[in-house]
Amino acid sequence: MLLINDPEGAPPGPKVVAIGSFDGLHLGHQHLLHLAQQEAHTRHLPLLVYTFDPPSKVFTKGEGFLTDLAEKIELLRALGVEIALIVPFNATFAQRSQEEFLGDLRGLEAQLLFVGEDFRFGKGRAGGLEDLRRVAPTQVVPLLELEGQPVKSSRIRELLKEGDVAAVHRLLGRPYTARGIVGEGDKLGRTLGFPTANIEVAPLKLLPMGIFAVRVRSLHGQHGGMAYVGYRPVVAGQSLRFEVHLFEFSGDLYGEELGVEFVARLRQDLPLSGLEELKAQLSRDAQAARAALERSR
Ligand SMILES: Cc1cc2nc3c(=O)[nH]c(=O)nc-3n(C[C@H](O)[C@H](O)[C@H](O)COP(=O)(O)O)c2cc1C
Ligand SMILES: Nc1ncnc2c1ncn2[C@@H]1O[C@H](COP(=O)(O)OP(=O)(O)O)[C@@H](O)[C@H]1O
Repeated sequence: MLLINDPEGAPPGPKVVAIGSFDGLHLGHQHLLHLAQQEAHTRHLPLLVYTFDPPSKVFTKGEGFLTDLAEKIELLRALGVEIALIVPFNATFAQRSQEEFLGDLRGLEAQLLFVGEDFRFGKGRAGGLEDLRRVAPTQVVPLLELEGQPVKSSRIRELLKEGDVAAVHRLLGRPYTARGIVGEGDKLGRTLGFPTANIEVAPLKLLPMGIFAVRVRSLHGQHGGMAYVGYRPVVAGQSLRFEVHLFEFSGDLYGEELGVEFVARLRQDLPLSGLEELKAQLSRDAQAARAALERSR
């Protein structure tokens, strides 16, 4: 896959172009890219995906995001996209007129465009389908439906708030993941018999709330484990924490990158009475997490 951040970097020649933020690269996005890919094959043209980082709504509305840049690149590559144009969505880009954006598409020699139903573009979201059609024939892919509802990034965001990682898995077609570097906590976990690596994710990365069975990728390999995402009411914590305890592991993880896959939700956060109760609860969580990991094999 050729990765570029400026339309000028694209190789010359006609192309099929799919446009969107594609946050999450969920089943709906995958469906759209599939259709675009089929058409590109039929026409013997390369497929270029024109997308933004961060997703436009993250920049304009301060919303959290589902997939970070590295995840998005990996997923686009796995989907077999030939050219990924990922432009930085910043104040300058947000101010660009629709004509400038249409100029990009002409420069890319787009022969056929693919967009989702609700796609808008240019300063103030002024541009719409009728404008795109001035550049090239445009296929509008209706939102894919699953379980009677459209598959949308906004629905996935809601489900994450509820910690419903099983439903999120169904909409993404894969488990939800998050990655980050291990930082220091209060050094309390080890005294309870459950050391927990505190993972620092990008500030706007969305995390599911609650307690989960997880699979973790580290420099040492793959581990089963259990994760906590919450404010730690038991110690009157102030900030959101994302912590994982790895089973069958002991060693130093500080400064390492961990990739976490959310397998199953175990329970909601509890205002436990104190550290003794927390310790007993962590033992029960470990049992439940091991059982969930076993079931999901
Ligand atoms: C599986 C798991 C479940 C947890 N459940 C709760 C909980 O219900 N309530 C809570 O306040 N903290 C909970 N925690 C967070 C602990 O309070 C935290 O791990 C402990 O304070 C140690 O923090 P440290 O890593 O800063 O040393 C949980 C942690 C894990 C790993
Ligand atoms: N099985 C394990 N799971 C998670 N972290 C572990 C494990 N064994 C050792 N560690 C180390 O212990 C640290 C967590 O211990 P903890 O007492 O909770 O300290 P902190 O409050 O700094 O997170 C991790 O960052 C990691 O370096």
